[in-house]
Parts: sequence; C-alpha cells; structure tokens
Amino acid sequence: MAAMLQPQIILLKEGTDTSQGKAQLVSNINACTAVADVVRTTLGPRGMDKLIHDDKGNVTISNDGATIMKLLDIFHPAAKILVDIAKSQDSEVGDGTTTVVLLAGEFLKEAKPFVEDGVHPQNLIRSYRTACYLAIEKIKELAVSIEGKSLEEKKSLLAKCAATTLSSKLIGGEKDFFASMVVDAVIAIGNDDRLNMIGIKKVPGGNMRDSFLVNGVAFKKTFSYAGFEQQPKKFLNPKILLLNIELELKSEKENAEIRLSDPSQYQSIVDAEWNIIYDKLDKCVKSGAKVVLSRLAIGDLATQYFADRDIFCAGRVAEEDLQRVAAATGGTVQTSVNNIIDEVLGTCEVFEEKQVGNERFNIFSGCPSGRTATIVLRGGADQFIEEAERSLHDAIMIVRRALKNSTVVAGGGAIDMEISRYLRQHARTIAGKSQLFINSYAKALEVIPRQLCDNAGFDATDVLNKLRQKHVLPSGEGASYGVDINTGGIADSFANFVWEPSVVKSNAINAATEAACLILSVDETVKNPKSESAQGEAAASAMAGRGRGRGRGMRRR
Ligand SMILES: Nc1ncnc2c1ncn2[C@@H]1O[C@H](COP(=O)(O)OP(=O)(O)O)[C@@H](O)[C@H]1O
Repeated sequence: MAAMLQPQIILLKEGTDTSQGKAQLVSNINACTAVADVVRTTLGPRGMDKLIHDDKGNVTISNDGATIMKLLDIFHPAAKILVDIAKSQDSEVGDGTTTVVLLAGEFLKEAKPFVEDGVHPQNLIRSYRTACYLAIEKIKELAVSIEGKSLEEKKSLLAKCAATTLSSKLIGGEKDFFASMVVDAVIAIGNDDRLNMIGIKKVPGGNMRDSFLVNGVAFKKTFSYAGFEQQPKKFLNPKILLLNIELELKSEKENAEIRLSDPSQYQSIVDAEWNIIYDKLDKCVKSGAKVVLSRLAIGDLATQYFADRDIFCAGRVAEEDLQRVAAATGGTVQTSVNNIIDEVLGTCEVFEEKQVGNERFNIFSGCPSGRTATIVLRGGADQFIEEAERSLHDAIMIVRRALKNSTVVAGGGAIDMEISRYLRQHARTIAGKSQLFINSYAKALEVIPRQLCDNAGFDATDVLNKLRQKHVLPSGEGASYGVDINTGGIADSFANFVWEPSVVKSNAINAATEAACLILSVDETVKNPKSESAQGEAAASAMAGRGRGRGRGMRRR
C-alpha cells in the first residue's frame, strides 16, 4: 500500500508563509480599497483634513493625498503600491494625489466581483489598458489650449487654475490672493526647470494676508554677534560677494600644538593669526563688495570690520539660499579670497533688510539673472503654515504644468463624467466580456464627482443623474458640466474656471490604471521567514519591479 502514496515535495523552507490564487487577489484588492477609503474624504474643496500625529508628538494636518499616505506608514505590500503612485504623482505633476489613489481603489473595487466570479485577471487587465488608452486620447481631444493669449490674459487664466487647486485647501479662504502670488512667482522664474528657484519662507504668526512675494531671493537674517545689531541696511546696485570660507579669528591653539622655546615668540604667532584674518578681510573689502555672504561662520572681528566700512555681511547662510542668491545675482561662490575679480561678484537692483514679524529678512530684488522668486508666508500656527506651504507647492506645480503644457480640462468631475460617458458608448460597440469590463472602468471614473458630492454633503445620486443627462446631450454642450460645489447642483465647470491641467488628469488616470493592473496581476504572496521586518518593502518592490517589466520579482519555487 505504501508504494501507492505520492512522495511529498517540499519547496519552501519551514515557516514560509504563502497564499495564492483568488483569495490572495481578493485580499489585495480589499487592502487597496481600505487605503482609498482613508483619503476619500479629503477630495475636493469641501474635503476634510486629516490630523496625523506620531509618538514623538509631531502633528501634521493635511489634505494632500501624498502627504497623508507617506505619514501613514502603510505596511501591507499591495497597498504600498498606492503609496508609491501617490508619491510619484506628487513629484511628477504635483497635484491629483488623492484622485490617483481614489481611482486605483475604485478600479480594483469594480474588478472584484469579476475576480470572485472566476474571470481571469489578464482579461480584465487587457480591457482596463484599452479603456485607459481611450480615456487619455479623449482628454487630449477635450483639452483646451491657453496658448496665443496675451500675458495679462494668460495670467488671469492661470490664476483661476491655481485658485481651483487652492480652493480645496486650508488656505482656500484666501485663494485669489495666493493664486495671483503663485502665478507671479512662476512667471518670474520663466522656463527655469529648477523648482527650488521658487523659495517659500515661513514666518509663523501674523495674518495670511501679510504674506508677500519677492521677485528675487529672501532669507531670514542669520545668526549675528551681539552688539552688532545695526540699523537695517539698504543698498542700491551693490556688488555681492559669495563665499564658502570662514572669516573668523582662529586661535590655532585648539587645533595644533606649538612648542615655543622663548615666550616672546608667542606674540609673533598671535600677530600672524591677526594678520591672516585682516589680510582676508582686506581682500574682501578691496573687491568692492557691499554685501558679503558666507556659507561658513563670519566672526565678531570680521562683522565689526565690515560694519565699520558700511558693508553688510552674513555668515552661516544656508547652502540652498546661497545657491539661489548666486543664480539670481550672477555671482559665483568663492572658496578663497585670493584673486576676487569683478566677474565672480553678483549684483541686484536693491538689497535691503526688512522686518517681517519677529524676524529680519535679507532681501535681494531686481536680480539681473532674474529667474528666482520667494514667497514669504505668514499666518497662524506652525501646522497651519506647514500645510499652507504644501498647498502653495501644489498650486505652483499646477501653474507650471499648465504654462508648460498649455492645456486644461474642466474640473469638478466634468472630465471624469465625460470620459465615463464616452467609454460606455464605446463599450456598446464591443462584443464579449470586454464590454462589461470597460463599462466597469467607466463606472469607476464616476467616483470623482460622486466623492466631491459626498464630501460636500450633497445627494450624490441626484447630482450624478443630472450630470449623466447633461453629458449625453447629442450636441455635446454638456461635456464640461461638473459638480457645482456652491449650490449642490451642476454647473459648467469650464465657464466657472474650475480647471485642471490636462496632464494632471491623464497622469492620474494612467498611474491609477497601471497600479490596478499591477495588483490584479499578482496571484501569490510569499513571506520569507528570514526577513520578517523587510518583508513588506521587499514584496512591494518585487511587485513594482514586475510592473516595470523587469521580470518576475516573486518567482514560484
Ligand atoms: N470649485 C470647485 N468646484 C468643483 N470641484 C472642484 C473645485 N475646486 C476643485 N475641485 C475638484 O476637486 C478635485 C481636487 O481635489 P483635491 O482635494 O485637490 O485632490 P487632489 O489631491 O487629487 O488634487 C478635482 O477633481 C477638482 O476638479
């Protein structure tokens, strides 16, 4: 009888945890829908904020999908993929982070009944990819160009675009004020691709409306030696010297051991040290600079020396600020004071020190190499101002994208409804199961207007019905109708300037579809007993690796 028994094959080490098949797929889908549920309520102008705190007492209040996802420290390997797409949406286009997570969650939710019914995931994936391609083509078709308008017209259009983004944020009450500031900042840096050319400086306290834009560089006055608090300085067209050296009287006795045979020699060493520093200071003064900035310390002796000669100096300037001053004023950072020629000095129309709240700011404006701007942000508590900074960052990204790509689509769920209608119409022309899958994809897109309504307390079914009716009008005149966040009805989003750069929408749809397809293509998770702690990350990156076509990350043994 024993000979009849099949030999048992042991593939995996004892303690290895593996789950596979339909159950695994459904569990991954559930995890992703749970993640989408977390950010769901933050969507749109009436979205709520999340307060996240850690055991160190750090508190963050945010409405930004990427920020929330980052702080949540999600462990589930499949759900981590949603964190990744939110992050990449943030870095690629700067907005639409909640949208991308919501869409991915909804695509998966729609796929779930099919998976449970035994549909092969590859069939779903194929249809989803087709639908995504069609959706993106439709966005291109519907996008409206803002090219060819005068600067003033462009500015006002872009400001409206920025205001749409800001309206869903904590600083929504002052959206017009900040929107025009953001547009001016983006236009000031022109085609420069370096985002850090727009600095945001936060000064807690005061009123939001005290925030202002500097067409140039501004940073907080650095540490200054007591007793040298001079009157705020202001220079017109000063030469600016940028250094990366210490201007301090160095007592070498701390760094070196010097043996003297005769005590009288001691004085000569002290003299030499003084000579060295005076020589350096003299060279700085002779360069003709009126402003001296250094990345490293400028000591009290040097500060006094410069003050006596009516030269402004600041030591320990942050690397980022020094680089921005260099870029704006055309100067080059020097690592030695020998041979300072005119070409390495920067200049600007006005340098001044200005009091902002309790802080004194050094401001360089009218810079010849232009291309930099700084927003000095005021108002309220630290958490508030942190969130305000994130919101401005989103708006800056939006305006830059709109300016670069020059096309926008109607927001407020209008574009989503229109693509949804288009896909349903297209599905009717397809035979077979694919029709059902594309219909589900189309239905998933409706999550955006539905959630905008839910978050505002409107009757989503009613609003969606009205929107569907509008969007099927044969004349196409209803194509830009979306949720009217003020009345609870529907309105022409385009006419109301509720716009989104088309790239935000196409990127979000593309990334969400890819994430959903990736999750649908995983049918087994293997937990390696050796790497308990690294398990989550390993599995997530293995799955991500598969998605990028780098071969199978998790191989069945
Ligand atoms: N005034 C408005 N009326 C209707 N919808 C709006 C309005 N302002 C923004 N929206 C919509 O809110 C959504 C963006 O919400 P937001 O919370 O910023 O999420 P995300 O992080 O995805 O950008 C977009 O679909 C946008 O069209």
